[in-house]
Formats: sequence, C-alpha cells, structure tokens
Amino acid sequence: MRVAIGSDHAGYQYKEIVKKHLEKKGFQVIDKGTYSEESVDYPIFGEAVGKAVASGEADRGIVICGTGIGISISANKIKGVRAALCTNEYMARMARKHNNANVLAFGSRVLGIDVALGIIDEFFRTEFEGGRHERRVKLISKIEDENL
Ligand SMILES: O=C(CO)[C@H](O)[C@H](O)COP(=O)(O)O
Repeated sequence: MRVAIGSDHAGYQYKEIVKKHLEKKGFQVIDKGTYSEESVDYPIFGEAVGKAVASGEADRGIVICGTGIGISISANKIKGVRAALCTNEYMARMARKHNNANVLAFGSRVLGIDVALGIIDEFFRTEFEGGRHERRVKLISKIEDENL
C-alpha cells in the first residue's frame, strides 16, 4: 500500500515518527512535506496529500497539523477525498467501516504519539463495510459533483 503523508510545522515531528512506523510495517510512504519545523501553512500540505490520493498516486493519506482540523478541512476540498479527523481508535475504525475514509487526520498537539500510532494501525487494518454505507458514501460524491 502507498501512503501519502503531509504535515505542517506542528505535525512535522509526528510525521517523521509515523513514516518510520509505516515503513517498518511494509508500507510505501510518499512524503509530501513539510520537511522541517520552520513555520508553514497547513493548506499546502493538506492539498498535496489530497491530490496524491485523488489522483491514484497514493492509496491512502495521512495529514497532521496541531489540531488536525485545518489540514483535514484542506484535504477535504479535493474531490474524491474523505478525510477523517480521529482522536481515538473507535473513530478510526468507524471512519473506515462506515465512511470509507481515504485520508486519516489527527492533531499532534491533541494526541500523544502512542495514541496516534494506535489510531493509524486501526485505520489501516479496517475495511469498508459497504452495504447501506455504500449508498451514503455515493451521496457524498454526488454532493461533490453537484457543487463544483
Ligand atoms: O492546527 C493547526 C491548524 O488547524 C495548525 O497546526 C496551527 O494553527 C499552527 O499554529 P502556529 O502557527 O501557532 O504554530
């Protein structure tokens, strides 16, 4: 699986740890930046990860900023992206099972790194359930198509 990852300066240190964690598990990581703790603007990296997932360059994405809010909002502006801001493993599981989320977002200033890694593992081990949820996810796509 190819995973695009991006963060702003607040998420940079977590991004580096997450990269190593994913590589150890055999994932191919595509790092969309940022590449230091110098202050940057999170929408740039949310967009970059969102585009990587929407274009098929990556299968999934992870975005990290201080709260996870701004960068998830940014990623969700890209058509085809369903970015889920998660603060616990239950949310990560349901984001996959019910929402078929293709981007995981979290906040480095909100979660400890061990909690974040647990959320990531849950996100990648859980499959979309389909069924009634397929219909609802299609309705999300319809909203995108009708509001370009
Ligand atoms: O969480 C964020 C966006 O939702 C950003 O990481 C946060 O706003 C950055 O703040 P600062 O420039 O004060 O480090």
